[in-house]
Amino acid sequence: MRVKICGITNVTDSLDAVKAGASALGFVYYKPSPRYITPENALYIVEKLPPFIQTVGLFVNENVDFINEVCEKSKMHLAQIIDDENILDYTKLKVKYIKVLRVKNKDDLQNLDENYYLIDAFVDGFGGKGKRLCLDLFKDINCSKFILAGGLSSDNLKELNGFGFFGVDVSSSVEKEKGKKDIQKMINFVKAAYEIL
Ligand SMILES: O=C(O)c1ccccc1N[C@@H]1O[C@H](COP(=O)(O)O)[C@@H](O)[C@H]1O
Repeated sequence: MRVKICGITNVTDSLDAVKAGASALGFVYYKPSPRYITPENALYIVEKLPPFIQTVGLFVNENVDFINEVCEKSKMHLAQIIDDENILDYTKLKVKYIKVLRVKNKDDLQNLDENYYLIDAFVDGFGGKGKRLCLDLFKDINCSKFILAGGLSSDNLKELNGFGFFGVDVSSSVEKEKGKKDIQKMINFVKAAYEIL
């Protein structure tokens, strides 16, 4: 099980997330978000991280040049891309990426290609709002290339037993306030994630 903690805005939270056992840290490059970070501030954090931690830049309906520039400037390993209109020319991206599927119903999970996907609940105004997907949607579906997000917390992760998700992604339930993480909540979350069967 891989665990990404999203919405990192400061060095303390980044190092606490690593101590808690997160394998990836998310940086939100979406200005309306309370977790928005500039590429300069993200780079300041990234340069203080230990090895073997993946950095993920989250982009919402941005263009290729912007994504390439920000990822290069802030040393992101991966771009997490919300591209609602499906208009991005992915061949021009210079960074590895994962597409976000904002799921409304089971049809959205059908006929996907062989790539990994980050699966989030569809919410107005985008993510990080703690909205959950009904797990019934995933019955009889191969989830081994899905990273699940949306309203996950240490209290509900055991409900993922048996689905075989590749990883989980969390933001709001491990915060003490919007944009600030809580170390104990992160520890509880990662521990519960590693106990998923
Ligand atoms: O975190 C944000 O502010 C955000 C803004 C815009 C798009 C996505 C955002 N976060 C992502 O939302 C999901 C679910 O988060 P939560 O655990 O339900 O709060 C997660 O992938 C975040 O990366």
